[in-house]
Amino acid sequence: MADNDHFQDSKLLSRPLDPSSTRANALRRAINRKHGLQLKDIHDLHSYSISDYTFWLDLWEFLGIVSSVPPTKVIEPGQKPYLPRWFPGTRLNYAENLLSRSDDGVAIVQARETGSVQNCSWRQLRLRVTEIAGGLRAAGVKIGDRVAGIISNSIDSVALALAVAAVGAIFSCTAPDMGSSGILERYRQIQPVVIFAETEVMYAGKVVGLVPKVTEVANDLRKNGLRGVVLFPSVLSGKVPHHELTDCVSIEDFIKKGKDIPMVFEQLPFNHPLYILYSSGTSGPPKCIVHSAGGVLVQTMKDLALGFNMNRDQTYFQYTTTGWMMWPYMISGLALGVTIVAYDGSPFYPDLREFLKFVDKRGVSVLGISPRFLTEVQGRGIHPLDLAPFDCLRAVFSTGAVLTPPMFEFAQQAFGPNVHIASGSGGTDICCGFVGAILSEPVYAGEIQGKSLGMAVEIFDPEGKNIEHTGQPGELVCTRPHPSLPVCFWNDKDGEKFRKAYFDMYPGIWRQGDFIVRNPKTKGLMILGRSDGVLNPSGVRFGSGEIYAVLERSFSNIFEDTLCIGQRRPQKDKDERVLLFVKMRNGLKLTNEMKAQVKEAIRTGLSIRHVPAHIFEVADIPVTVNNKKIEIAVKQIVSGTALKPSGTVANPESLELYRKYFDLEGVLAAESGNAKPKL
Ligand SMILES: CC(=O)CC(=O)O
Repeated sequence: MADNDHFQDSKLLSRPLDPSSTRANALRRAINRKHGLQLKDIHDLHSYSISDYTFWLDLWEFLGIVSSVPPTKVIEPGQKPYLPRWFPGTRLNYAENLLSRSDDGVAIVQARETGSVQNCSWRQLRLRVTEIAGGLRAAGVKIGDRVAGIISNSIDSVALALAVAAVGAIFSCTAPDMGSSGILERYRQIQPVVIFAETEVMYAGKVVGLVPKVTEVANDLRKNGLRGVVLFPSVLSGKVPHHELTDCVSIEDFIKKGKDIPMVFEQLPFNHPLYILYSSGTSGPPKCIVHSAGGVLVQTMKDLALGFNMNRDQTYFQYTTTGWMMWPYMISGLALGVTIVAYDGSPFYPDLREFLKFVDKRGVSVLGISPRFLTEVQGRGIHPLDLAPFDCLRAVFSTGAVLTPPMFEFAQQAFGPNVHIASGSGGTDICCGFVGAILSEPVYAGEIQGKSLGMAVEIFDPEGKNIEHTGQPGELVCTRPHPSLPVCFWNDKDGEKFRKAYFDMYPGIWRQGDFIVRNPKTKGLMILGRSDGVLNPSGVRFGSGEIYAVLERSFSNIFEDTLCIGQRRPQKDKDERVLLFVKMRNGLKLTNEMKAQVKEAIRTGLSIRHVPAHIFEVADIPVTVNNKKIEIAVKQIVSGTALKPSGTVANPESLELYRKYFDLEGVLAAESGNAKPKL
C-alpha cells in the first residue's frame, strides 16, 4: 500500500479556533514565564510536556488543584520501573476538587427520556454530597472500602460518586442494564461493603423493574462481605417498590442516619484509589482496573480544559451510562466549574429529533456521542440544523469506536461549520485520552488532531521500531509513564496480570492495543481498529475501520450496522480471509447486486486486497454494554475457538449467529442450494 493511501480522504473540514484564545495557550505562556522558556505553540508545548516531568507540576498549578499538602516533588521510583509514584507526600481529596463552586448556578442538569428535566445547583449538590457522605460514615464505611452502584445517570448518582470519594472509599459502578452475571463477575472480585441500586428505571419506553436482579446480586455478595443495600426510588413513581430484601434501606432513610455528621473531605495521597473500572474483555472475568484519585483528577481536567477549552460558562453533555469511563470523565467537568448533563435513557426514544432539540435548548457547548449515534442521525435522514440552531455548540466529540472520514464529514455538515468535530482514543485503561482534540488545530476528515499533552505516544512496528513518520500503521504505544496509569488490577498480588495486559509486547512500554497511523502531511492520527482485530489477508495488514469508512460513505442507508473480521483457517497454506457481516435497515434483504456494489466500492476505495471474501446478512451485531462492536469474539468463533461470552456482551445471544460460519463452505453450499444432507 502506498504511504498516504490512508489519507486519500484527508479533507480539511474546519478551521481552528484562534490559538491565542485557548487555555492551552495560557498554559504555554505560564510555562514560558515560569521556566524562562520559548515554547512557541502547542507542538512545542507537547514536546516539553513529554520531555520534562515538571510539566505535571506546571499543570497542577495551572488547574488550581486543591490540596492540603501541596506537591514538592513530581515523581519517584515505584515498585515497578513502569509504575512510578506521582506527587509523593501530597494530600488531596477528589470530591473537594470537584465541588469547585457553591453558588446557585446549575451544576448538573438531570434529564430522562421521559422528558423530565431537573436542575441541581452547586449549592444543592454540595448539600446532597454532604448528606450521602454522612450516611456512608454512619454506616461505618471507611477509607479504602469498596462501595458499588447499579445505578442510572442522575444527580444522585453523581452525588454518590463524590460522597464516596469524600470519605476516601473506592467507587465502582455498573449501569442498571448489566445482567446479574455481569454484575457478579465484577463485584465478587472487589467485594463491596455497600451497594446503591435502582429499583425501577425506563429505557426506550420500557419500564424495567430491578428488584429481582438486585436481590439476586445482594444475596450472593452477602457471602463476600456485603453489609447492606441502599435503594433508589423508582424513576417513575418516586417510591421504592415492594421488595423482600433484608439489610436494606431507602436512600432517604440512609441519609437520615448520618444527618448531623459534618462534611470532612479525607485528605489522601495522590495515588489513593478512587474508582475501579472494568476491562471490556468479552470472554472470561473482566479485569478490575484501579484508578487513583489524583491521576483521574489531573488527567480528566487536562483533557477537558486544554483539549476542549472548557470553562465555567460551558455545558458538557456526554451521552453515557454510569458503567463507561466517559461517566467519570464527564463528572470531572465539575472541577472546572462546568455544568454537566446527566442523561438517562435512550437517545432514540421517543425520537432522536427530541434528543437533538434538547441539546440545543440546554445550550450544550460540548456534546459527547459515538459513531453509532451519528450513523443513526444519518441513516434516519435527520438534519440537525433543520431542527435547531445549536448556537452554543462548539464541539462534538465522538468516541467509543473509530470515527471514519465519511462520518467526520457528515457530522460537520450536520452541525455546521463552526462546530469542531473531534474524536479521540484512550479509554478505561487510563480514564483519559492518549490522542484527542486540539481545538486550535485544523480538522481533517477522519483524523484525530494530535497527541494529548503529557502523553508520549508513538507508533511501533512489531519489532518495536518507531514508524510514525513513515505513514505506515502500527501499534499505539506510550513510551513514558503518566499520572493516570492504573494503580494496579484489584487482586493481582504480584502485578503479573497488569504487566501482561500492557507491558508484555514491548517490555517497559505501554501497548494500548489500537492500530494507528499518522498522516505525514497534516500530522493527524487515524485509528484503524483494534490491533488484535487487524485483518491480514495475503500479508496486507489493515484495520476494520478502513472497511467501515467505505460502507458508511455509501451504504449507511441500507446497513444499520456492520462487522468486518478475519477468519483464520486451520490449513497452513491458506491465508486469513476477510468476512463482512451486515445488519440490514428496515427489513431490507441483502441481494447479490448489493454485495457486488459493496465489493466494488471497497476495491475502488481501498484496493483489491481489501475486498472481503464473503458478505453475509446477519440479524444482529454483537456489542459490548458500552456499545462497542465485538470483533475479536466473532473472529474467534468463526475461527473455531469455543467461547463463553462474559457479562460485558450486551447481546450475548447474537454470538450464536456466527458459529455456523466456522463451516463456511457448508454455509455457502446451503446458500447456493447445494448443501449435502446431514447424515
Ligand atoms: C476516550 C475513549 O477512548 C473512550 C473509549 O473509547 O472507551
